[in-house]
Amino acid sequence: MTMPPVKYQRGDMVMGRWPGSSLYYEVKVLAFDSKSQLYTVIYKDGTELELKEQDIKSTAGFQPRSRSRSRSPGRRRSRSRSPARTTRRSSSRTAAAVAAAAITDSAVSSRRDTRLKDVEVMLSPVVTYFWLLFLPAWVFFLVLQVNREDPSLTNFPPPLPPLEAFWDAQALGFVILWILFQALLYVTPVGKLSEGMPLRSGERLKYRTNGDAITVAAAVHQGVDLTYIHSHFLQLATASLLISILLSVYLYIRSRYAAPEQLALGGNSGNVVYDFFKGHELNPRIKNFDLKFFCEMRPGLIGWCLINFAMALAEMKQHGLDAPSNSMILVNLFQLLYVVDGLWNEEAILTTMDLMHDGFGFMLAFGDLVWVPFTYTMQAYYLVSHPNPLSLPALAAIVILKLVGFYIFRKSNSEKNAFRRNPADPRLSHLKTIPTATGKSLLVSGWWGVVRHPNYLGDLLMALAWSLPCGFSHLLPWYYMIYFIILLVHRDSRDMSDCRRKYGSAWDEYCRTVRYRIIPRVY
Ligand SMILES: NC(=O)C1=CN([C@@H]2O[C@H](COP(=O)(O)OP(=O)(O)OC[C@H]3O[C@@H](n4cnc5c(N)ncnc54)[C@H](OP(=O)(O)O)[C@@H]3O)[C@@H](O)[C@H]2O)C=CC1
Ligand SMILES: CC(C)=CCC[C@@H](C)[C@H]1CC=C2C3=C(CC[C@@]21C)[C@@]1(C)CC[C@H](O)C(C)(C)[C@@H]1CC3
Repeated sequence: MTMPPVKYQRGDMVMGRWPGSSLYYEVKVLAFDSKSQLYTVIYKDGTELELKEQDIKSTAGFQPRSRSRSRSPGRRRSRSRSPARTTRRSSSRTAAAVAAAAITDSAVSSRRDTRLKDVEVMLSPVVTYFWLLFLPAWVFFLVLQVNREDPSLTNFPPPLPPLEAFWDAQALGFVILWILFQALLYVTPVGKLSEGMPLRSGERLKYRTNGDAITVAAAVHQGVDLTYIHSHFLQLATASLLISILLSVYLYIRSRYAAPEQLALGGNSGNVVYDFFKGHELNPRIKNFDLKFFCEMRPGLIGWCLINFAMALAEMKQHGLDAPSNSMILVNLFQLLYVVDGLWNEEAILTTMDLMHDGFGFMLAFGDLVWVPFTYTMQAYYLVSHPNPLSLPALAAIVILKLVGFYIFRKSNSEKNAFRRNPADPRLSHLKTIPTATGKSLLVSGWWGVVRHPNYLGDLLMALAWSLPCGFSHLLPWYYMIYFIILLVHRDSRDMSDCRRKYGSAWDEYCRTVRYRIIPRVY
């Protein structure tokens, strides 16, 4: 069989489509691989990609659509309908970097998929089994340990209660009711419709963002003895775990039938356990009901506040108090502020990594329905049986810390969200930006010029303010702080490799200008 002639030759200057967009940039052909039928091309900013022939046009025959007024690609909008079939080439990257990068790449190619599969399968078996078992076990460990008179880690392990103690059908009923109640509120046609960020297919999904604090008030229904939540915490955690497992099984099965453009790039290794854990469908929806958005923003997040409130009532009951302790009030108010802010700015979540890139599988379902409500409430749970009175200066210092953290968190998140939604927003015109070859720009002054993740800095300061009211007698109430440092450092490095891959030399320039990742002059 004769091979078709190679259309473009080494050294040719042609127009290459940028992955995931309909924008073409001038590129130089470096090589052609007859096996994969891919051209290796280099963009002017030094980014090397592999493109299919259909994503290349000759400069002579190329008809620019309408020329953008601005020369900066950052002011242009990508309006892609179908993803470009491309692969980023990176000979110098290590296997680990390729793995991290590959899992959330926004460009697809058969060759890249093969590489992704190899990496996923390599990482999957042992590590995934470990996380699948460890994460639920850790939740139960925390719940059992924190309830002990002496919850210090030297007093490890907590006695294992009989298996029946984990199960209560009524608790399962309450969890189901709670989720249904939240679902009902979610489908209530109140609140504005927001558009998510463009998907690989170019489509923008609509989300109803009616984050209403009334939900919390409604749930905290008068006359209901909420201390049930404290006394049945273990059983409620088991019930939520069961629901998250069932949900993940459903998500795994439906992802096998989903159209390719609805899939995230991870969670497709062929290893059932890994894919079940990681999740493959990006935004699974039942009609307009977005399962990922709902789970991330509603039952667990609002449940977190409900549980905290129940802990305050349990503290009053246990110690015969007329009002909760100062420490308990601080923990409740601080975390309530965090959740209400999250709900209030619900649409900001549409530009976060989880919503934009990650598939919805066990990791997120469990994270949303079990991890958040049953481990983020550790401080309040701890305070019920381990009171820690606060002096007025200590209280004032903690409040100031929380407010500073909140200010940094909110301002930086809002700045990025506003910029991503409308880069031409006149309120942001004073900010310096770096254009990138993708058409998006990077903020290089304002909050995002201080460190590369100012939002993480604010979040960490707030986490510190949540643990301080519990004092220093035990490590357990500091668990969230420790976990959060690990989570954010990991997310930062994952985001770094994603952005380096997406933005090439523009990202390197950003990193040279903004040298620190999270804490100025420290990290
Ligand atoms: N309480 C909790 O358990 C958790 C809280 N969080 C919080 O959620 C929030 C969202 O976090 P997360 O999704 O991890 O990350 P970010 O909201 O920081 O999103 C990172 C993305 O922002 C964009 N970006 C990065 N730098 C710039 C820049 N200079 N200019 C413009 N855009 C830039 C890039 O996306 P692109 O360029 O593609 O738009 C990048 O991928 C944070 O406040 C975090 O603290 C997160 C995890 C857990
Ligand atoms: C170990 C394990 C199972 C990890 C799963 C991680 C998830 C618990 C978190 C991933 C990103 C999250 C975010 C929030 C909650 C925790 C998870 C789901 C968030 C909704 C909390 C409220 C904030 O205001 C937020 C909206 C910025 C935030 C978004 C990310």
